[in-house]
Amino acid sequence: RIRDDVALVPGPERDSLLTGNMHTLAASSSDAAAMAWDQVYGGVVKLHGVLGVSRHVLLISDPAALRRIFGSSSGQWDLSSRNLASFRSLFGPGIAAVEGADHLRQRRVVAQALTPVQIRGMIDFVQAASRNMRYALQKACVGPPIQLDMLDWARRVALDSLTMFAFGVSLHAVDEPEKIQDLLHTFDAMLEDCLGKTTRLKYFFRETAVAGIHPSLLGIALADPKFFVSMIRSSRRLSQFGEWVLKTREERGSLSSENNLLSLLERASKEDTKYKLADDEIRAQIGMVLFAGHDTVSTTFSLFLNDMGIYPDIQQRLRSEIEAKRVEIGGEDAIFTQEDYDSMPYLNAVLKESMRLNPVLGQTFRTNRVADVLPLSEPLLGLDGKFHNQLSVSKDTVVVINIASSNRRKDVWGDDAELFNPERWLKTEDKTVPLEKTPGIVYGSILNFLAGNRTCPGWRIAVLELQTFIVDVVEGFRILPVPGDVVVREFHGVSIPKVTGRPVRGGEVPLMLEALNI
Ligand code: HEM
Repeated sequence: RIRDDVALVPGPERDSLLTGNMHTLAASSSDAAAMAWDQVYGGVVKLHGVLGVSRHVLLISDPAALRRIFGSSSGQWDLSSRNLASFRSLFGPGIAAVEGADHLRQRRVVAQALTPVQIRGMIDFVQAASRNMRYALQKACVGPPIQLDMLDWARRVALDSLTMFAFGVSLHAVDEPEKIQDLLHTFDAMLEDCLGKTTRLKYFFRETAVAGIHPSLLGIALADPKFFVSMIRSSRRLSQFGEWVLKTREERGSLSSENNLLSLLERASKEDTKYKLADDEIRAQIGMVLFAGHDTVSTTFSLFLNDMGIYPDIQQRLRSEIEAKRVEIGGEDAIFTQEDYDSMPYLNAVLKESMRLNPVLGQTFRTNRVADVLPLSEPLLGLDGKFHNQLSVSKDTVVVINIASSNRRKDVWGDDAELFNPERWLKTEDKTVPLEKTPGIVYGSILNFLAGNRTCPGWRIAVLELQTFIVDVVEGFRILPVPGDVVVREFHGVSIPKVTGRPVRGGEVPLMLEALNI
């Protein structure tokens, strides 16, 4: 019999017989429950799982354990087969819905289409969308500061940017918002009705349904009809969007020379190598990339702007850096290059700091396909009264990667880990962000893009989009908070920003904007 140490790990009492601690985890705002348990129990916490789905769940921010999970041979720790199956029913057999050799093959093709060289060819699309947002905002901001929902603006610019660099089609979401409402409602339905925050009973039915424990589809439909209907409608709407993209491109013809993600995938797949995608796999990437690359960017961007409203001095210092850069590169009509964005230390410091404290995905799940031993970065005092330097875990252990707490660990970030302090990224000596202590990640030691076999393949283009949108808005507008509005992240698989006490479907980030005379 394989040793299993999970029962020895300390953690909270269960909150409910049906949902253990899992509903509390999903229902708390801004990952508060996960961070509070991490504070009390440390980097590995034993939670009680949903009845019938998993007895225990480990909540982990410990860097050594995470390094092991992310560094294990491909697929040993991965999304559960059930999770993959529900992605498959929503999106088709795209990258986030497959595992093992299929996943490796798809990742290789997708990664080849998103290298720094390929991204260089996509910057024009990103900047065109961003410029358009800036003009439209200038028209909206005549006179004294006016209140705008910057999540809505962020969603529209991110949609225009993504559909152009990924598929070569334009939605005109900034100019004609009414035309994309139903697409935005599809995202809202997927996040609000199918994932994360809901009532305890519905959460129980949903989780047991996804885990395949439920006796019948009729049972789910009766227990949570909204979940059921939204899943079917969303999947249909995403596949319609895919059809529209393919038809629009076909009508335009001459795609071979285009430099967008979809054309690059198609080209790579025509070459007869073992790393090619079948037609249905290419088709499935459309809905998947649309979902993975849209709300993630817009939420991150709108929460960044919210931070600028909270910290006016930081906002002004960032604006001064942008203005100085503009003078350096030739003034009003000059266009920033990727090197220009990358060579602005304060822009990148503030962006990383805002992302560190506002991860759009604060937690994600993993399950192991074979038994494993997780090393720990500090000894854990087990319920057996002994110290443990590692934990043996049997096959099918469920783990929550505690991204929010990983981004705030004092042993990694220092005693001021909870504070918004962009200066930490500017230090050259006595670095507060020692890479060797973190779980091996792509962007400045923060875990927002995750690590390991499912590291976000879009992270480079996401950073470029964020840099571009930020420069345009912070240079052109003064950003002020709306008095009394406190924005939090509600967990729906990914975060939806909402104002405390005002649960608007789809979320909102209200801010005051004033156009600057430049
Ligand atoms: C700030 C923006 C973004 C953040 C924070 C982000 C974060 C993440 C994270 C954490 C994952 C792993 C999820 C998991 O397996 O549990 C992921 C996966 C993924 N992301 Fe992103 N992402 C962002 C933008 C983008 C963009 C712009 C694209 C598309 C160009 C993209 C495409 C993908 C895809 C296709 C996957 C699935 C990868 C796989 O399963 O192997 N993401 N992203």
